Amino acid sequence: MLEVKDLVVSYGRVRAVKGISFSVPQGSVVSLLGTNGAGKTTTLRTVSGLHPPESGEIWFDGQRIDAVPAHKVVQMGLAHSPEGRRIFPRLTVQDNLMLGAFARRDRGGTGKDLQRAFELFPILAERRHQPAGTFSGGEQQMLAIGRALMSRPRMLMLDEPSMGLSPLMMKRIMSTIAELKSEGVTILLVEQNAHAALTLADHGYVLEVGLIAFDDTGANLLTDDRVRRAYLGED
Ligand SMILES: Nc1ncnc2c1ncn2[C@@H]1O[C@H](COP(=O)(O)OP(=O)(O)OP(=O)(O)O)[C@@H](O)[C@H]1O
Repeated sequence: MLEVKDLVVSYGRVRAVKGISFSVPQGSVVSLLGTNGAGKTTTLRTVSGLHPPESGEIWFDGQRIDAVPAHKVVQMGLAHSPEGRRIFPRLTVQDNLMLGAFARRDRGGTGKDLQRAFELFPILAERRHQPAGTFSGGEQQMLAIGRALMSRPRMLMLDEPSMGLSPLMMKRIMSTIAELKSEGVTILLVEQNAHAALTLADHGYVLEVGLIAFDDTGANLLTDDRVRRAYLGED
């Protein structure tokens, strides 16, 4: 569903992504792992159309999207729940969710999806009229994921969904990801919690300073010595 070929991304003279290739098959969960600064967020932002690539190709569902603006990418069915949540603090929870639906063509389905976001995360329903800025970090994370789902994506990219979450919240987010997968949503997951990310992933790629160092199935990476030492804190 997503195919990235020889992607190079720079910020001025700093080359953050140095020629990576990976693919995300339809209906799968693929995880990108990597230490801080490896280029994970840059990769997601570039795929979303938020940052232009220097070179390389990005294909989504058979169409080349590396020069497509971000709002069109959402319209095509590829949504992004960004790192650091980036909700609108002064707007209500419900208005934040509705903003996620801005690019939809089938406005009629919006009410149904709002209900679905409320079912996935009941706290969003309870506090729908409250300013989103009053939410805790974990609650804002749920709101960011709920908002991305409001565009009714066929593919969802999640950047560090567990950041700052309690273990319980973390479990909830991970089971939501599994639930979305079972509904047929394709998922690209960037996650520091390697254990959770690899348990869910059909396939994982390990990024090191802008390059893919190695990749394998989630199950194989969980028992890979390099991953165990560097990402799971095991000897
Ligand atoms: N706006 C920017 N301007 C300049 N350099 C940037 C910018 N954003 C990121 N970088 C640099 O690009 C590299 C990759 O950063 P990126 O945020 O993609 O990494 P990451 O793997 O997501 O890291 P983390 O896990 O810490 O979020 C880093 O060296 C970072 O300092």
